[in-house]
Amino acid sequence: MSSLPRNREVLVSESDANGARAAGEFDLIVIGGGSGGLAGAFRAAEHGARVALMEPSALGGTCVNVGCVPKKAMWLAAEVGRRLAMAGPLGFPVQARALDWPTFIAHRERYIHNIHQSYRRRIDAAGIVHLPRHGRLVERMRSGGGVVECDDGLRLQAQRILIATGGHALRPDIPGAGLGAVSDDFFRWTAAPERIAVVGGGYIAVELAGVLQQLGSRVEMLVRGERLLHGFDAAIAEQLADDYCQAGIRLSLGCPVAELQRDDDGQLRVRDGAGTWHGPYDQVLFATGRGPNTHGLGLPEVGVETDADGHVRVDAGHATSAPGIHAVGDVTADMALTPVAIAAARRLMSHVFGGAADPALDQTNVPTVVFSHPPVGAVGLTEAQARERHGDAAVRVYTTGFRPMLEALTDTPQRSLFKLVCIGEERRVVGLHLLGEAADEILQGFAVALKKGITLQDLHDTIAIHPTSAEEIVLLR
Ligand SMILES: Cc1cc2nc3c(=O)[nH]c(=O)nc-3n(C[C@H](O)[C@H](O)[C@H](O)COP(=O)(O)OP(=O)(O)OC[C@H]3O[C@@H](n4cnc5c(N)ncnc54)[C@H](O)[C@@H]3O)c2cc1C
Ligand SMILES: NC(=O)c1ccc[n+]([C@@H]2O[C@H](COP(=O)([O-])OP(=O)(O)OC[C@H]3O[C@@H](n4cnc5c(N)ncnc54)[C@H](O)[C@@H]3O)[C@@H](O)[C@H]2O)c1
Repeated sequence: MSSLPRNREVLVSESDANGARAAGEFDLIVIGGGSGGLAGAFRAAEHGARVALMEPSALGGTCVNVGCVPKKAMWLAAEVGRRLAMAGPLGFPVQARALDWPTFIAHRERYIHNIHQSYRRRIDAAGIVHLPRHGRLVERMRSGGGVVECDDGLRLQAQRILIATGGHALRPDIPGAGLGAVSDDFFRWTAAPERIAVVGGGYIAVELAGVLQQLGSRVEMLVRGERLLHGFDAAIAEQLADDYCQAGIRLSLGCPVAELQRDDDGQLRVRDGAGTWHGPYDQVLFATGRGPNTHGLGLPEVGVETDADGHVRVDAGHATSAPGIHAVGDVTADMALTPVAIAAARRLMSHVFGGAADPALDQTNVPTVVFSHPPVGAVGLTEAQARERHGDAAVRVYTTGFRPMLEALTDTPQRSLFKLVCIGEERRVVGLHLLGEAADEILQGFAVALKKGITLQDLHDTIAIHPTSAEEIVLLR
């Protein structure tokens, strides 16, 4: 793309990488080549749309480069380490050693490189024009859509624009916050810090604290609230907190951070809201939420409204307040999950360019997994949500706690906790909450069943697969 003309108020020159598309308007401009943007671009191109995609950084966005993919790779490494430690007691003549990060990182980065290459091939095959540039909305067109300007002055126009610029990590507004790291930095580390404080109690804090602890760091979690994983079932979060403490993580709940300082010897300390100093640490990692990437996008100029948190406001069909301008993914207030961004983008593009009837995405009963050690899986209502929505009398809860076979064989204390939430006389399943070995893989199939409205009797009518952890769900009573 280096042959693109600079500072021209044109669309794309004949010399662009997909020359067949010549100069002229596009049908769709996608701003952001992450999970949502790429899915939207591919689906629109499948329907014959002429698509331009602006992405100045690595293709795949957060998920592929500094999110799901490298995180899952680290989680898998930590799980292999856990199993190595179990192999000795089982009789294998192996000794668990510390992970050699550079070797592992080479594998992780090769995996990511292959994803980039696959995206490049697919972009070329689909005839999508990829511009490695930042985009900014500069003009709205009366017919819908508008004009997008690249950071080098190049202007493109289309009747449809998809904003898919994702989000970024937020740091608390406290003195010394700049001394701490965020998840993007974590993926650049080449060794485990010896002592680390992880600030936060949500997805990223729980996942990265777990990985680091398994890989040999001494981890302290400084959690502002009174529990981990707000929004997940309380019993599961409590059991996970116990597991983390048992594994050696120091958990400080009800501990808001007020200040960070670096000592003369280079070590970091954290002052909490009550004035107590914690540390010293080699690293402090903030996992304190994410905010949308809307800065400098030109949203006010073209009449795209945002909410109080800065997310692009969209309706159920992902239309913004400006005709022909749409948004999906983390830049909106949708659940910040890759499959949600992808599903929203595909559905929208099938509607806009493929004639599909309804662009609205059903965002109820979205299954989700936290890659903790052991993992947490959840779909549907928590017990508290079910009681609030349906009343105590209607709610029945079925719970089982057990030690998976491998843990029992190796005398490892880690237990599993599975919880089913049902409502009404027919015991319709409205929530499933799993903590334990393989919860991440078990959940998907049960999420389909829950979405289809199954009852407890349907579970009982299904023959169990023995011996597995999953069978515990169909045997719950
Ligand atoms: C550490 C971490 C772990 C995660 N793990 C999981 C997980 O296991 N499972 C899961 O489902 N989700 C996970 N997520 C969330 C998931 O990564 C996001 O929900 C998903 O990436 C959102 O996709 P998106 O397309 O909205 O944005 P992104 O993937 O962030 O893509 C946005 C893209 O837009 C580009 N961009 C920004 N501004 C501009 C501009 N002006 N012009 C052009 N391009 C621009 C950016 O460079 C970026 O590439 C994780 C997130 C993090 C941070
Ligand atoms: N496995 C997955 O699917 C996965 C993994 C990682 C991230 N994600 C997505 O990314 C999103 C962002 O993750 P996250 O962990 O950053 O956000 P989060 O909303 O899950 O958790 C943020 C945490 O930071 C705390 N916090 C916020 N401000 C604070 C402050 N000033 N001081 C101290 N604590 C503060 C909150 O109380 C909360 O515990 C998630 O909501 C999720 O949608 C998904």
